[in-house]
Amino acid sequence: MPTQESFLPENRLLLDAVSEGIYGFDLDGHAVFINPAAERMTGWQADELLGKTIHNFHHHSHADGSHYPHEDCPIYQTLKDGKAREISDEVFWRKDGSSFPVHYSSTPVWQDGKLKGVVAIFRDISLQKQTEQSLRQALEQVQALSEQLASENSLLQAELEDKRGPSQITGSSDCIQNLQKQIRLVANTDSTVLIQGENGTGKELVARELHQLSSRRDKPMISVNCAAFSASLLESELFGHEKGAFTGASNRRKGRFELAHKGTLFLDEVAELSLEAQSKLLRVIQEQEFERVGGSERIKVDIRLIAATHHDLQKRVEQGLFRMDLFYRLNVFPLKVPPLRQRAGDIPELVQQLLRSLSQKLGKPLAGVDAVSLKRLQQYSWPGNVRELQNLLEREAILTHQPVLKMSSIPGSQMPPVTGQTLAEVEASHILLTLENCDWRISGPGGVAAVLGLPPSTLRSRMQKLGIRRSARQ
Ligand SMILES: Nc1ncnc2c1ncn2[C@@H]1O[C@H](COP(=O)(O)OP(=O)(O)OP(=O)(O)O)[C@@H](O)[C@H]1O
Repeated sequence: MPTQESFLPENRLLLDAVSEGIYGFDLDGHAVFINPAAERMTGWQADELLGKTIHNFHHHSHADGSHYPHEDCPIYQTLKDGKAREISDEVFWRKDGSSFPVHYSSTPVWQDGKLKGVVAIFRDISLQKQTEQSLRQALEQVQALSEQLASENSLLQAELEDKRGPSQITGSSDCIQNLQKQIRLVANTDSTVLIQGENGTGKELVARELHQLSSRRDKPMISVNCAAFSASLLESELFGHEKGAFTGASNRRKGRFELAHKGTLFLDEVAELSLEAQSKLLRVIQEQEFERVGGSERIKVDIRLIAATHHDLQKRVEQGLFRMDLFYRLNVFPLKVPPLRQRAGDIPELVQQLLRSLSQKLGKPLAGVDAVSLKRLQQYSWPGNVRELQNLLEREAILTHQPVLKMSSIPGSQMPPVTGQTLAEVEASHILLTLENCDWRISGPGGVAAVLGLPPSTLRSRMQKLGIRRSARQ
């Protein structure tokens, strides 16, 4: 039997002092030395093991209790091929039958170019494993909580938005009344609605009204702006993703389809969907089922779909930019929101309603706009529709110190001519604009009559005929 001394480090003291367990093996796999730390860790004394195949004492079984033949043991493999190994997912067994997780290395010992044996150095990593385990558990708890919080947050926000009270669609023009009638007809069905209209006409307002009047009003309406996400992000936004589905997906996340379960899903700017996203959406609408990105579980949802766009979707179909089958799926009940220029009669009512909100928002009294401004507001073509009106009023309201706004920045003069006006209306607005520009000076050099190339008396009689009068405040 080779002795310890055959390949024992010269400094025996060192071997005894280290806290790692150390076993030496000869070429037959028999123990040739065992240090005190190894004895302490395993409970096996050196004289019980020396000269024996000690695998059968401290390494006979895997952690699950299944047999671990010594030929499979990395220490024995090092004895065969002379290659060093490092292992940290096994256990060593104590004399009392218990086991502990271990990290060990098996290092070949060479002498004069010949393999003489192997040294195995090991340490008990129970504490490290326990710490890892509790860290993993804590992390899982944090992840579950953060996922739950994210879902609840989305729901709460959606609910908060839904509590904005009764209809805010202001206007008594025929086209708005007709729109309201159609909304009431379709709201309480589960039919998909496609809302079309220019930017700022109130499409989102219509979607909210549909949801509020439906039996789903107690569930959330979840909105997605399809233009706000790249094609790949949109997919995970709509359908959610599993943990690890892509780089950065550190948690499982529910998509908007799942969040809208039992409620309404509002797809704003739907024309902006990529063709790929359109195919996926079509499949979900057909099957009412989908999978999260990176997942295989089929998720069934019950949602009412409302889509909106400022594009002519039919035209986008003809241009090959929008799938025809999806168009028909969405266009079950089409609603058209009219542009503001087609309902100038609603402007006084809208101004009052918008000023009421602004007054609250800015904390100052805002009673209305003066008559001339109102007239000019009604003559403007409003390419940005109600949103533009809202912004213009807000700007004026911030600048003013009076409760009645005298609109200084109506962009009327720079705008293209308003369509659908009579000749008399165009004439009136042109005279009015010139009067404003000339500070209502009718005659004399630089006066309105001179600018318009009319005798002052003719101008006065035109103004009378057209009902143009300077209001008391001017
Ligand atoms: N009829 C209306 N009565 C009162 N406010 C309105 C009306 N229409 C629109 N608004 C207001 O105008 C703003 C723009 O409306 P909304 O966002 O619904 O328009 P949109 O058509 O969805 O716009 P976009 O196409 O840009 O998404 C909102 O603040 C909305 O409250």
